[in-house]
Amino acid sequence: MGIKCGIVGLPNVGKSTLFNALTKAGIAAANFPFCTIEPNVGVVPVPDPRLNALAAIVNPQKVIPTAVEFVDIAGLVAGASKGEGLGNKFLAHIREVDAIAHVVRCFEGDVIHVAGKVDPIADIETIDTELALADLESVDKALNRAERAAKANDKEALAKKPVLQKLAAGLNEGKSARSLGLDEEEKALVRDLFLLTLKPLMYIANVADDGFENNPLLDAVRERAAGEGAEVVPVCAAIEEELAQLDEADRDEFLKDMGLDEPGLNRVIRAGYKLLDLQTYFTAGVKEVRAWQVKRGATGPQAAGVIHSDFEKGFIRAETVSYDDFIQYKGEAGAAAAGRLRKEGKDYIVKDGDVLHFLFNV
Ligand SMILES: Nc1ncnc2c1ncn2[C@@H]1O[C@H](COP(=O)(O)OP(=O)(O)OP(=O)(O)O)[C@@H](O)[C@H]1O
Ligand SMILES: [Mg+2]
Repeated sequence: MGIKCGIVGLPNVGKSTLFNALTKAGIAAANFPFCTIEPNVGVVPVPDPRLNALAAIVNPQKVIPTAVEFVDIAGLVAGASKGEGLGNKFLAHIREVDAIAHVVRCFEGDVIHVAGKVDPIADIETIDTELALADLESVDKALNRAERAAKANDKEALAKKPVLQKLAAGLNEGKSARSLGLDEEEKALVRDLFLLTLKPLMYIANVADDGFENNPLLDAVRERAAGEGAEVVPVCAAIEEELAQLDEADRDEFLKDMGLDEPGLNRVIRAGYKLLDLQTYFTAGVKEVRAWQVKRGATGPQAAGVIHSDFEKGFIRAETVSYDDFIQYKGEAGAAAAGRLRKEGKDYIVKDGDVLHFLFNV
C-alpha cells in the first residue's frame, strides 16, 4: 500500500541497526558514518495480539497481519539543506515518506559521533534546522510564484499567498511547519510542496541496554518532545538487532530473562502505525483471519475498498461486531444471538478493532 515511515537522524545514531531489526534484512550497520547510501525500504508486519485472540475462536487456515513500510534514510548532517554530506538527495528521500521517525542517540560509549559528543537536544536541533531550511527554500520559491500570479488575480494564488507567508515567517524563526497551527484547508493548499516539517513526527530514543531508567539523555528528549506534543519511544537498537536474529524459542527465553513480554521493536512499529494515522479492522472467516488498515475516520465503503474496489462500489452494508463483543460472545454467531451484531450503512465511521463482514453487489 506504500504508506511509509522514514527513519531519519544524524549519521551513526543507530538508524540502520533499528531498520535491520525491523526487517531482519542484513544491510550493513557499521561503526562508520554514511554506510547507508541508498534508502532501504522494509515491509514490517504490525504486531497485534488481537489477531491471535480472534484466531483462537475462529480457527482459520491463515492469519494475516497488516504491515507498514519503514525506510532507512542515510544520516543527515548540518548543512544538508545546502548540499553538505549527501545533502539534498537525503532530503528528497524524506519528502517521499508519510511520517518521520527521528532516531536520537541517547547512549554513551565509543561509537563515533559526528559532532564529537553525545547531546540529543543539540542533535535534534541540527536536524530540525536542516529540515526547516529545506522547507523555507520550497516555501520561498512557491511564494514568489504565488505573488506573481496573485497580481494577475489568479484565484488559487490569492488563496495560497497568506498561507505561504505564514509558513515563511515561522520557518524563518526556525519553527517547524507542524507547529504553526495550519488548519486542514491551509494544509491542502500547500500539499504539493511536500513540506518535511509538516509530516507527523515521533522520536525514537536509542538507549544503552541499561539506559531505560535514570538516563538524563532520555529525560531531555522526553521533555523536548512533550513541548512539541510528540511521542518518544525508547528502545535499545543494538539489543533489538540481536533479538531479531534469534529463533523464536531463544527470543522468548531472552525476553523472559529480561523481564519483558515482547520485543521493544513492537512498540516502535505500533507507534509508527499510530503516527501514520492508521487503524485496524478485522475480517474473521474460516479461510483467514485478517487485519486490514484504514485511515482513521474511514467510512464503511472506504474500509471495504481496502479489500477490493468492487466492495466499495457495490457496498450495501457492513455487518459489524466490536472486537470486545466478538471475544466475549465467542464469535459472530454468538454476538448475533446476543444482539451485538450491527448492520451499518454507507455513513458508518469504522472503529479500531471492528470485526466486519461486507455485503455488496457487483
Ligand atoms: N543502543 C545502542 N548501544 C550501543 N551501540 C549502538 C546502539 N545502537 C546502535 N549502536 C551502534 O552504533 C553504530 C552505528 O549504527 P548504525 O550504522 O545503525 O547508524 P546509522 O544511524 O544507520 O548511521 P548512518 O547515518 O551512517 O547510516 C553501530 O556500530 C551500532 O552497532
Ligand atoms: Mg545507516
